Amino acid sequence: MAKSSLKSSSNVENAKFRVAKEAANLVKDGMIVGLGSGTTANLFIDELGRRVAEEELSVFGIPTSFESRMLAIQYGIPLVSLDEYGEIDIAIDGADEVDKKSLCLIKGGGGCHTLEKIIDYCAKEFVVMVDENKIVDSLGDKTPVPLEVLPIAYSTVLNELLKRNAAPSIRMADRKMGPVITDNGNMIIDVFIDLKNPEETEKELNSIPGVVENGIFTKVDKILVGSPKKVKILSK
Ligand SMILES: O=C[C@H](O)[C@H](O)[C@H](O)COP(=O)(O)O
Repeated sequence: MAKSSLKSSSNVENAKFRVAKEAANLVKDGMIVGLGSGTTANLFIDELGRRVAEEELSVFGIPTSFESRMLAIQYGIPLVSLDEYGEIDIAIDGADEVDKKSLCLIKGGGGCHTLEKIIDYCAKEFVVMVDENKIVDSLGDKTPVPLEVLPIAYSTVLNELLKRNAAPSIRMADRKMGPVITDNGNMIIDVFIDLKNPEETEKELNSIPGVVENGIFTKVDKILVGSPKKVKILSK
């Protein structure tokens, strides 16, 4: 790896670490906390676990993926389910892209967006952590929107997307033959689609039969943007 890319990847790691630490400090004693998924959320769960162990912080977590559940167990964060606690105090999660103006997001780079949206949207406060490289001028130009799709419907969903002038592709697995299968047993279709009106497209994509959930997130309360030296807060 060239020297400059080594430096920039360590800057990104520093920014993620800083933002995850700041997010963990938003959690107060007694809170029910939605635990996001992804590499930034993993750092947050790690830091929250440290606070639980060292500061005797008393919280209950609700994980958004198999991975966040495993990490929370490893770090000693007690877990509860949505059945027991339908009201979450705060949900803290990462994102793949953040639109500078609307603060809408694309999530689901790790295929976890369905459970994330259920949990993030029902929290009293939904906080997102990103490093500054994820802030974009035009949402969805570089990152496709992931759709979680029932396996039986993948071909009809592909056809519906093509009718909408979108560019869909099935997400294929790296170390397994065939498609990526989500924690819920479904497939992922990644689609480049016009995102001039993210709220409308979020609803429109979910109206296609067989689509379980899409990775456009339009209801966000606060975004913590990390750079190696500081954290900036964006809110509507
Ligand atoms: O499915 C994955 C999630 O939506 C992640 O929150 C998102 O992909 C960001 O992950 P990372 O913090 O690893 O960039």
